[in-house]
Amino acid sequence: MPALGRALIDALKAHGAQEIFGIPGDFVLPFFKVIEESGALPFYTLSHEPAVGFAADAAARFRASISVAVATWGAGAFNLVNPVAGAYAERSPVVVISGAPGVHERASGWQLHHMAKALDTQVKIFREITCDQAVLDDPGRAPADIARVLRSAVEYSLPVYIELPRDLVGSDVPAVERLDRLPADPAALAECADEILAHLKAAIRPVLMVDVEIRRYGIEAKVARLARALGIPAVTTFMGRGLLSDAPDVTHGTYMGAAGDHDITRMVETSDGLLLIGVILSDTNFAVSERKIDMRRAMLASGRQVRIGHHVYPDIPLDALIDALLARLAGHTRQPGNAAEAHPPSTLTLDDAPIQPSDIAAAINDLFARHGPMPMAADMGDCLFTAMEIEGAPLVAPGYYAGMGFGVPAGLGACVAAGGRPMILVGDGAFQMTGFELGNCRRYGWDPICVVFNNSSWEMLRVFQPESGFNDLDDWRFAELAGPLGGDGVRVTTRRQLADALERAHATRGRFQLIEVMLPRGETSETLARFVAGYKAARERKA
Ligand SMILES: Cc1ncc(Cc2c([C@H](C)O)sc(CCOP(=O)(O)OP(=O)(O)O)c2C)c(N)n1
Ligand SMILES: [Mg+2]
Repeated sequence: MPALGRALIDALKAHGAQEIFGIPGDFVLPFFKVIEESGALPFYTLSHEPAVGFAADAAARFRASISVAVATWGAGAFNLVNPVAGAYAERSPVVVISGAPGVHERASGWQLHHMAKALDTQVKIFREITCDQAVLDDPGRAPADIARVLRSAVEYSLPVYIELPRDLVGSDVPAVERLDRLPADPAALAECADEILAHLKAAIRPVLMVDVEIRRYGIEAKVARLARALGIPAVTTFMGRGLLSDAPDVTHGTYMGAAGDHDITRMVETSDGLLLIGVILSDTNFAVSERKIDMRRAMLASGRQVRIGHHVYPDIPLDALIDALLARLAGHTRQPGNAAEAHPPSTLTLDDAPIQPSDIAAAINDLFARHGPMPMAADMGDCLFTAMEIEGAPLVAPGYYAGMGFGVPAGLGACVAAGGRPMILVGDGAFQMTGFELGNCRRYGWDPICVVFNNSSWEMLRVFQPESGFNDLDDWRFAELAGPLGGDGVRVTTRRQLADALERAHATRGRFQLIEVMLPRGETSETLARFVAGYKAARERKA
C-alpha cells in the first residue's frame, strides 16, 4: 500500500495534474519531501503564495485540467485566498493542498503557530471559495475523500481544498480510486438538446456566444464543429477573448457591447436565438450592452445546467450537451454564418512618435503576423483592454474577477503549461505587486516576453475618477531591474523603438525579456476608452 502523501500525488496525476506549484513551510515539509523525492510530478517553487495560486490557475486554464497549489498552513494558505477566489469566480480547477498540524499536535492544547483563530478556521474560509473540501485526518477515509474532492474539481471545473496533517503523510493507505463521472439524466439531456435545436431552427438571426467553460472542459474544437454544423456565427465574451483562436472561420470576434465592434454588438443584441455556451453572466461581460439583451429569449448552458426562458434543466454537463447537439446534427455541414467582416489586425506605424497603449497591440499583431501567435497572459488594467485588440492568440486574464497581480505569475504558469513561449502584458501598478516573480525564470529556464505598460499611474482608476491624485505612481525604472533578476530589460519611448525591442526580444531565447513601454498619463487604449464611455452611458441610462 502506498503512503498517503504518495497516494495523493498519484491521484493528482491520474486526474490530470501535470505539475505542482508551491512554497514549503514546516507544516508541509514532509509532503514537499515526497513531492521532491518521488519525482512523480514536476514541481516549481515561487516567491510568494499569491503567485503560486495565479500560476496554478493559468496552468489549469491552458491545460483544461486540474492544477495544484501547495502551501503551508495559515500564513501560506491564507496567501492563496485571493487567487483561489479568482479561480472560483472564473471556474478554474485549482487543487489547493495545505499542510497542517499533526493530529497529535492538535490535541496539545497549545495555540499553534500560524493559527489565526481555531484549528478549523482555515477550512471554513476555503469552504467559501472551493466547491469541495477534505481534511485528511483519518488514513482509513483519506483515499475516498481524495477521490471525491478531485472528481468535484474535474466535474465542476472549480477549485477544491485538501488539508494534510503533517504526521499522516507517511501513513499507509489503499490507492485512491478514480470515481465514475457524475451521471447526467439521458432523458433530460435528450429533451434539452432537442429544445435548443428547435429554438435555433426557428430563429432568424441565431448566434452562439462562448466563454471560459468551453476551454475548461476542453471542448473548443467541438464547439467550433457545432457552429459549422449549424451554420451559425460564434462570438466570444470579453472574458472569453482568445477562445476558438484555432477556428477563425466560425469566430467573428468579441462581444463588448458599446465598447466593441458595432457589427458584432448589433448581431448579438438583435439576435432572436442567442445560445450562450459556458458563459458567465458577469457585469464585465454584459454591463456595457447598448441594448439590454433579452435573457428570457436566450439559452444559457453554464455551471452544469441549462436555462431556457423560465425553465431550467439541472445537472447537464456541458461536454455531454455539445455531444448530444452534434449527434443530432451528424452530416450537417452548413457554411458558417455571414457574420460581421473580421477587421484586419491593427498594424504599427514605424516612426518616432510617442507610444499610445493601442500601439502596443498593433506592434504585437505585427510580431505575431511575422512569427506566429504566442500564448498570452494579461493582468488587470489597460493591458487587458489592449489585449482585446490583439488577434488570434490564446489569452488568460482575470476578465471577470479583475484581480491585479495575475499577469506575471500566470505567464510563469504558461511557461510550463501553454505549449509555447508566452507573452505577458502587465501595467506598472500590477508589476509592483507580483512582477518580481520573473526572478524565478533563470532557475527553470523560462524566458517569457514581458511588456510593462509604464504610465507611472493607476490609470484605469484615473479614468473613472480623474480628480484624484492618489493614482499617481512613481517611476520604478523596471527595465534596469531585469538584469539582476536574470533577464534583459529595455525601456522604449517611440513606436519604432517598440517594434525593434519586440523583434529583438523574440529573437533572444533563454532569458526573460522585459520591455518597459513608457506611456503618457491620461492616455488609454481605444478599447478601454470605449468601455468606460459605455459603462458611464449605461449608468446614466439607469440613473
Ligand atoms: C489586487 C487588486 N487591487 C486593487 C485593484 C483595483 C484596481 C483596478 C480595477 C478597476 O479594479 S485597475 C487598478 C490600477 C491598475 O494599475 P496598472 O497596473 O498600472 O494598470 P493601468 O495603469 O493600465 O491602469 C487598480 C488599483 C484590483 N483590481 N486588484
Ligand atoms: Mg499603470
